[in-house]
Amino acid sequence: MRIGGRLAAAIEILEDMQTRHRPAAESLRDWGTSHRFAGAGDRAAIGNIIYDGLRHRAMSRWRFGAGTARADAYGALLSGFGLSPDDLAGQLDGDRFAPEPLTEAETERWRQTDPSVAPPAIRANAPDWSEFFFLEGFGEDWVAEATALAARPPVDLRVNTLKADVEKVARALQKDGVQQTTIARSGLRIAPVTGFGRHPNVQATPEFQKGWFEIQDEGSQIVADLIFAQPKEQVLDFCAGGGGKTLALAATMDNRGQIHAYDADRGRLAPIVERIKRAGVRNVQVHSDRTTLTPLEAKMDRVVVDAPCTGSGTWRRKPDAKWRLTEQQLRARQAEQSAILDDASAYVRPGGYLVYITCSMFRAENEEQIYAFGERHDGWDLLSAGEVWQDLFGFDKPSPWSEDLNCITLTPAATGTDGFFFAVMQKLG
Ligand SMILES: C[S@@+](CC[C@H](N)C(=O)[O-])C[C@H]1O[C@@H](n2cnc3c(N)ncnc32)[C@H](O)[C@@H]1O
Repeated sequence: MRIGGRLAAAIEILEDMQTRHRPAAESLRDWGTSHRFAGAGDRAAIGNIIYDGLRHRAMSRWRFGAGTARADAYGALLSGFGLSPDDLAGQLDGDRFAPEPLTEAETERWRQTDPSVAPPAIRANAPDWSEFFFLEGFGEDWVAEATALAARPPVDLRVNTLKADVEKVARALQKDGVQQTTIARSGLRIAPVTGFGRHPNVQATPEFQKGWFEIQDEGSQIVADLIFAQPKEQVLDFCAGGGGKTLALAATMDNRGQIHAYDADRGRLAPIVERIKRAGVRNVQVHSDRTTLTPLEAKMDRVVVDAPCTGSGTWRRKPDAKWRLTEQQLRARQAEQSAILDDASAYVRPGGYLVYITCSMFRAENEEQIYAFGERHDGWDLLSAGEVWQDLFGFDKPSPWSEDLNCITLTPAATGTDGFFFAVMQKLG
């Protein structure tokens, strides 16, 4: 397919998403099923237009003065791919599969609008309602922080130190352009692609099949490291999901001690069994029934709450989620988070630790949850995650946001990772 056919397909899929309120991956998959002639390269290229269209949606729609899929898709090629209107017109010329070309009025409007004078939420490519929540955490830096969430993400790998080391995996994947991550100690990174580029499918490699590495954002690797779980400890991963943090913890604990992996949703927990096997993990016990946790009450050295959240820290990877999210959903997540923190705290032994993690960049889901927990419960000390950071990663690496060295927030702009929040409290006793 040439660029015109790819652009037309992207517009069709973006329209489907808009009218049927569907996630990008679902609309893209259905389009692939009904257009079997399109190869993997074409589907990836169409995906790039769609995802860039969603990343830059607010600015594209503002510049074209139209809330349409066409504005999103053309905006992707002009902002995300960096083509000029003339370049683009030249590439579409004579392509019978191309959509209607930009009119003179559209091209003129695009040229005349100055992105630097757009309202803050437009420059940030963020929903209007989110401005208040970003401002609470980042003050006048909020536009820069939200703008970094509209960039293309890298692919990060966590080397599974139970089976391999960084050098070994880096050698095996040399042709895929892996580089050591800046902060995470066992991480490798494949840089974001440009234009119609496609990341290599590293999950199809024999090294992945052998369990030498996992796909895991560098921020997720860092927070798993900050949990500071020690060999021989008893750890409860209370929101284990598919086990991303669980597997990282097993590696830092060197397969010793015991990790109890629980999630309220059996479906989300299901893949963990296969992943544990592939990674050579031997110290994880999976719990899909909360009642089996009763004997663990007040016994755990560490309890990890990787809480359900808005996921605003992952908007680089899931830009459709950014436009689906509402303030009401954020409020619903907050209620769940405080209930889960209360429930999970019951498993911490006196002197043990309660760790709270989100992949949100909103203070309302982060510091505010920690301070509210402190108001509801006596006998807990908020510890300095910033000091643990300095011990683990030193002083010469990019630093996370922190008001007082206690709670810390990683962000694409500050640490080059997805957005993650991390805090740890100790139960007195
Ligand atoms: C951010 S995800 C966890 C991701 C996972 N820890 C990882 O690293 O891959 C949050 C998880 O919390 C789970 N969850 C939601 N409500 C819960 C509850 N009341 N108790 C335990 N888990 C819950 C969800 O099913 C979801 O899998």
